[in-house]
Amino acid sequence: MWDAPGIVGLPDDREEPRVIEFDAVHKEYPDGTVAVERFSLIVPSHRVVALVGSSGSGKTTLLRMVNRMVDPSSGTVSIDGVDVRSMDRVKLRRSIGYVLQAGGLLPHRSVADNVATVPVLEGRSRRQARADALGLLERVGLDTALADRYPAQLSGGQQQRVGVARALAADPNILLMDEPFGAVDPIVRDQLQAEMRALQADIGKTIVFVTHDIGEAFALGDEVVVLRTGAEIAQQGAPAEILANPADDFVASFVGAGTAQRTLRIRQVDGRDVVVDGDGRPTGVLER
Ligand SMILES: Nc1ncnc2c1ncn2[C@@H]1O[C@H](COP(=O)(O)OP(=O)(O)OP(=O)(O)O)[C@@H](O)[C@H]1O
Repeated sequence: MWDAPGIVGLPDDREEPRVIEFDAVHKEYPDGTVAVERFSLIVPSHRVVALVGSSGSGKTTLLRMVNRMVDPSSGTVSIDGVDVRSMDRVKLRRSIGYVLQAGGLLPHRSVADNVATVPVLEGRSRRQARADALGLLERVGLDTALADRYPAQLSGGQQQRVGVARALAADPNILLMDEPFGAVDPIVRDQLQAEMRALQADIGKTIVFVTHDIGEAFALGDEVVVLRTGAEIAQQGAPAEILANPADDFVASFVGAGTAQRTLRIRQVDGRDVVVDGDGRPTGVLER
């Protein structure tokens, strides 16, 4: 839906590709901190790109440039070739899903209302928005009996699911996810990652996923971008490429954070190939 020339939201056409392009973006905050130095990247349509790097490497700054919560000091971010700075900020934000670590939920609104907020702002009737919200809650694995609770009455994992449902409510083509599973325990985190993969196989959004956990980046990213300070790209590629061929010592040490789990060997036990980790602990059996 294109409005006045120059000030536009994203066209409302689900078939459109959704390519995000960062072109030589640079961000210096008013206090002089240079968070991002001349960063360029193309995020292909319908793919998950995971930005991974240690704290302060500029991941959140990059993500927020896409929905204009942060404007670059120089360079451009564009969606399907249109500079986001020519788009209306509010419309742009409503047309892009955003999931945050703490869920980013409104504490004084029920779960259903949290999910339905943007569709109602966009003109959907309350009744329809609530019905859609219940459908979305089911889709992200939540019991709809929780719909009338408040966020504080949910577990961390449940809150994250609501956050994902809320981000999907306006049916955006682009999802920005900032450490969405960072605050939950490792078991729930694995579950959420598996569910996210299944959901993405179905919905095929263009997703930029920020994490400091290389395991999570490998689990979810079609492509992984390893960042150093200043959002300098240390390596970019498919998870298997990065695992097999770390570009340098920095990437190798990042990837090797869980070396014992990553360096697997095969040991013959009773005629079967048992896979053992770097410490010799069995982790599975190889199927032939
Ligand atoms: N509003 C701000 N004003 C000044 N400096 C900022 C601001 N926001 C972020 N920074 C700085 O910019 C750098 C990059 O921050 P950013 O939040 O993008 O990194 P990050 O990789 O997402 O970190 P984390 O994983 O800790 O969230 C950091 O040095 C940070 O302190």
